[in-house]
Amino acid sequence: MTIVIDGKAIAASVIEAVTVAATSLESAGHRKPGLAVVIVGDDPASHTYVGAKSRMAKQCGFNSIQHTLSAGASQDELMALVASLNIDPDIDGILVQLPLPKHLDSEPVIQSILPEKDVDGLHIVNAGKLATGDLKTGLISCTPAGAMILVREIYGSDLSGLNALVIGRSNLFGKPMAQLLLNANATVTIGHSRSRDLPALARQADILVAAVGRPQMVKSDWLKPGATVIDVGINRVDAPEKGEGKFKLVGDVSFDECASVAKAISPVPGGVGPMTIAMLMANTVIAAHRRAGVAAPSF
Ligand SMILES: NC(=O)C1=CN([C@@H]2O[C@H](COP(=O)(O)OP(=O)(O)OC[C@H]3O[C@@H](n4cnc5c(N)ncnc54)[C@H](OP(=O)(O)O)[C@@H]3O)[C@@H](O)[C@H]2O)C=CC1
Ligand SMILES: Nc1nc(=O)c2c([nH]1)NC[C@@H]1CN(c3ccc(C(=O)N[C@@H](CCC(=O)O)C(=O)O)cc3)C=[N+]21
Repeated sequence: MTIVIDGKAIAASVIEAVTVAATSLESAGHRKPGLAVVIVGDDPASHTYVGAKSRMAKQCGFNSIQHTLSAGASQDELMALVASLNIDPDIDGILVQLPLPKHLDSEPVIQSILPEKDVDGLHIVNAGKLATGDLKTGLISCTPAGAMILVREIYGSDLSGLNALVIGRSNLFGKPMAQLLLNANATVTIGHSRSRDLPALARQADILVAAVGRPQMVKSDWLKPGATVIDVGINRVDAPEKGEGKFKLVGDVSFDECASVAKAISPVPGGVGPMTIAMLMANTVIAAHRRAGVAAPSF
């Protein structure tokens, strides 16, 4: 029987632990963890995610603040907002929703966030700590951290002897995911658009992680029988069967055909997505503990 990894349930248990940690911090006389989410422009999908993040932050007992800048906001305006959040004593975590509108450069914005408030784990200090094997004092990018918890459900925390393929090499996901797998002793390959024969690389993989942004790209004949498949892709595709103009979410993996070959597979929706939001809350409560000088929980 194939295991369908229930990201929603696992995320709920992370959220429960985060809520307990936030409550105990507050009852020890510290203020609530504070999360600021910054969004620029009016992309509907981004607003949906940001809304979900703000709601979840409130549910965890955080002080949750959303800053919405207009689509025409300037680089200086955005940098000034981040600078004010950096010195705001009520804010432990800052997340700038990506992608930004085309006229804005995300890199200087991300690098201007204080590393200890960078709950997305994208600052070079946090990326560098992960790359050098320090998983304890920095903040780790939410989606790979969440995907790793799903892998742990299947294999535990030691991946010695297992081959892993990560398809995608972004700073937001592919690179940090590869670092986490490597740190857990997997033998890691990173595939991307210039890789020669991805299906052949995939057939070697005990753990296959797909983060490309191409609907249902990974087919069942790519899989090593018994592999664990983590589908990170979030693709909106038309779903005329649901009515005119309707869409549905699919991953980067052809779920139905792969489910019959894999040992375990994470679905979309209900897999990695809910874990991303849960790990954002986890990073925020960790950052709040560190700022308060209290030993931080781990997840
Ligand atoms: N569930 C969640 O919480 C999250 C989901 N996502 C989803 O994950 C996916 C990837 O996100 P992200 O990493 O930000 O995306 P990017 O667009 O930054 O990166 C995509 C990667 O896929 C590679 N790629 C593109 N086309 C191919 C191809 N035909 N064959 C092999 N590799 C290819 C690119 O290669 P190259 O570098 O050569 O261009 C690149 O490395 C998206 O669907 C996104 O929506 C992202 C973040 C969070
Ligand atoms: N700075 C930054 N950090 C991010 O982490 C970040 C970002 N920008 N920009 C966009 C991507 C995408 N992302 C998702 C988060 C949750 C779901 C999620 O909860 N998905 C649900 C479905 C939600 C729905 O139905 O629309 C699921 O997969 O079950 C998906 C995608 C975070 N991202």
